[in-house]
Amino acid sequence: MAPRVLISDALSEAAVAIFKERGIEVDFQPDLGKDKDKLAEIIGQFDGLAIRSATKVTDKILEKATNLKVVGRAGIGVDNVDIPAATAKGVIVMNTPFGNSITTAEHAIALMFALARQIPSADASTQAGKWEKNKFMGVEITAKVLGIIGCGNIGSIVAERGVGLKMRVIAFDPFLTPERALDLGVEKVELDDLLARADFITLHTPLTPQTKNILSAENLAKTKKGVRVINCARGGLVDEEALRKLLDSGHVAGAAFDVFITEPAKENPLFGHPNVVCTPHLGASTSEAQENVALQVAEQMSDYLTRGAISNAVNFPSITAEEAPKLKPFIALAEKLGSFAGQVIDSAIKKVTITYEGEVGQLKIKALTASAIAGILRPLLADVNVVSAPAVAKERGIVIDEVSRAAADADYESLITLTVETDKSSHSIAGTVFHDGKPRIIAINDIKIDAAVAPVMIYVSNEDKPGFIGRFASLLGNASVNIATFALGRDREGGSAIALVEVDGAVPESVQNEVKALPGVKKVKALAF
Ligand SMILES: NC(=O)c1ccc[n+]([C@@H]2O[C@H](COP(=O)([O-])OP(=O)(O)OC[C@H]3O[C@@H](n4cnc5c(N)ncnc54)[C@H](O)[C@@H]3O)[C@@H](O)[C@H]2O)c1
Ligand SMILES: O=C(O)CC[C@@H](O)C(=O)O
Repeated sequence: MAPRVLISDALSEAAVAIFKERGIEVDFQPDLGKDKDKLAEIIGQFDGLAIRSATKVTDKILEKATNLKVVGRAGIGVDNVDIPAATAKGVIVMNTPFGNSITTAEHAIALMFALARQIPSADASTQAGKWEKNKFMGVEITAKVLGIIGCGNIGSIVAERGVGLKMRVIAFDPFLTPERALDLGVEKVELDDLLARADFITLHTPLTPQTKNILSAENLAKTKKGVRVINCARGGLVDEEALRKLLDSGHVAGAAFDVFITEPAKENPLFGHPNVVCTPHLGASTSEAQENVALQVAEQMSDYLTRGAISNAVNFPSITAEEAPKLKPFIALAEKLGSFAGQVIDSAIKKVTITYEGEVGQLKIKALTASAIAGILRPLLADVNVVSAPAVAKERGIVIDEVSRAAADADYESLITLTVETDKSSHSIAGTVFHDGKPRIIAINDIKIDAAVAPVMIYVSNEDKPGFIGRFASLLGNASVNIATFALGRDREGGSAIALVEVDGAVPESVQNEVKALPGVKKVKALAF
């Protein structure tokens, strides 16, 4: 029987043609994504689901998706798909990482001009017959400072356009290497510097726990008077209530938003302010971008459904059916080691060395390396996948070194060690897979430890001094954070120590700060796997 694909959002017709050409039955219902009950009712009939942003692929939808093998997102952000739930069900989730980048960057630039010259209000006034020539005094953008938060695919294109418009472009992005910044003609700065200097601030990061509310009330208060803010990335990056207050007080001169905390945005704190320009998540809406992403997603989904080939999957590496069972536990290990490193580093990565010792070195280590790199980059980049991770790393000037050698430690049949060098420091983490098939962390920065990887953990490095463990455990206990497992290690008595603790719930930031303030503590990181 031919595979069946449901298109539940407004994709270009080009996708329908590709699916049909490839022998796939297509049901194209462009408005279905807005009706979650109807979607839940029929999803069980389909092998593939092609979407944009209106369809929310929740765990409830996935529960009903008894035949679903692949979700294809015609676009970049997959935040409308419950990836862990899809992965748990073995559903591949693919995106099209570059197809709408130029279009979205152009929308940000369009919004910047709309703000600088108040074009929407001037248009409405003129068409109402008011001819209010003195009301709409604009600002030039030439020689103004454009502050870019997140200088990845889209941010870089905005940067190039900004430079072309004779603006002074500064960027805050912990992942931007000085070399890449130089290439783009951008000054790499810290966030506070950007806030203090920018005349226009434009956001181009994914929405992650680190970027959520990056323009909080506190950070917005650090901006220059007269700043204009543009958000074409994701709702939730900016505190909308706080921004409204600063617009009302006149501190912020304008805001242009394409994305909102709640979408569809039927009401919003920003609405109704004369210096606010809004569009309904139109960043990717050009015929060129929509054609690109629709063609690409249909090709990728067809390849998977008809030939089993996987590309641009955000939750699975490209491997064949024979290799899969042997590789799977080591893929999980490599990804977890990478994720640990990605969560603890806080400056630009220069080099990653992955050493495979023992039996694991005989496997297809490219897939393992890709998983490790994806794990490192995922806390920082929008939906990087195992296929694109090595290329993304290379494009960012990160050197990847793979070493494969015989087992050096007789205790382990297989050992993977990941060493990440940043422009400020070097971190290493080693792990293995035990007979239960589960990943174990066995060393951090050459200090031996033995810890299973759990969904929520807290990592502490400290001086090995009496009293620390008691104080640390009490702080967690007093905050009602239950400790599930507690692993400790040290290099020598009185030297450097580490703790890797599995906890039963999120560790509030206030508690992390209290731990940081304990005597002898060097680093504290809440980790999510
Ligand atoms: N409005 C739209 O229709 C539309 C269209 C396309 C993409 N988007 C959104 O735009 C965003 C960016 O897309 P992209 O393709 O450029 O992604 P990308 O992964 O190429 O770039 C994201 C950049 O953000 C940086 N970053 C991550 N965490 C950061 C932090 N804490 N502080 C500063 N920088 C940080 C990363 O280092 C990276 O360079 C995504 O959220 C995407 O979904 C919106
Ligand atoms: O599909 C759209 O219109 C929006 C896409 C955009 O948010 C993305 O992340 O690619």
